[in-house]
Amino acid sequence: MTIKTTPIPGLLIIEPRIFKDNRGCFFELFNDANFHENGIETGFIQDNVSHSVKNTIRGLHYQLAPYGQAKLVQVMKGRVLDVAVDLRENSPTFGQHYAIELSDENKLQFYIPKGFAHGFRALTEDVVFFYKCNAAYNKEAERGINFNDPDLAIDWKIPVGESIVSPKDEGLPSFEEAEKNFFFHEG
Ligand SMILES: Cc1cn([C@H]2C[C@H](O)[C@@H](COP(=O)(O)OP(=O)(O)O[C@H]3O[C@@H](C)C(=O)[C@@H](O)[C@H]3O)O2)c(=O)[nH]c1=O
Repeated sequence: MTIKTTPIPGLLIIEPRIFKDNRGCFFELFNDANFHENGIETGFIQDNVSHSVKNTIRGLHYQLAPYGQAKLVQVMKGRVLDVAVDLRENSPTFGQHYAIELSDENKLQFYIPKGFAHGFRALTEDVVFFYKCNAAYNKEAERGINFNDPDLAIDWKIPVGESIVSPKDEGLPSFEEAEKNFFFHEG
């Protein structure tokens, strides 16, 4: 696999090595040793899958410390615009976000450490999204930031009215409002 850095420290793009032949292709979805060799924290303990209709936006989600989750995210079917927002208060890129297109064609994986909010938009119908987390889901610790917060200025590449969003996500606070509680975030 190839690891590429992004302008936000800790956010990584993982490109698996694809073996193609006349049957199709093969690639390793996750190989713990390769991550450890590159000094990337893993310890994944939960795998999640979501299916989304086109233009669904899920996010922006995170869990409070000590329940923060590093995530390794990828698309098994379709295409998404995936976004991570830096919530690490001591980070030089605090409040900034990075967006990347993930698809079943480019097979890219996005590594999101603890201390980030995460979300994505389904760019195609019936997106199957798969991700690993290194801490369990904790309902009491789950928090979020409104995907449409003008301060974050995330370009979801769709008029807001055309997105499909859960009532929970519609009601999420702005970055500024959520920031009042960021003190419990690990870097
Ligand atoms: C995330 C999660 C949800 N659930 C339940 C709670 C709820 O009843 C139902 C749907 O949950 P949500 O609406 O929060 O699902 P969803 O909006 O897909 O939440 C996910 O969004 C992406 C962007 C992330 O980064 C993930 O960490 C996670 O927060 O599934 C679990 O049982 N385990 C889990 O790990």
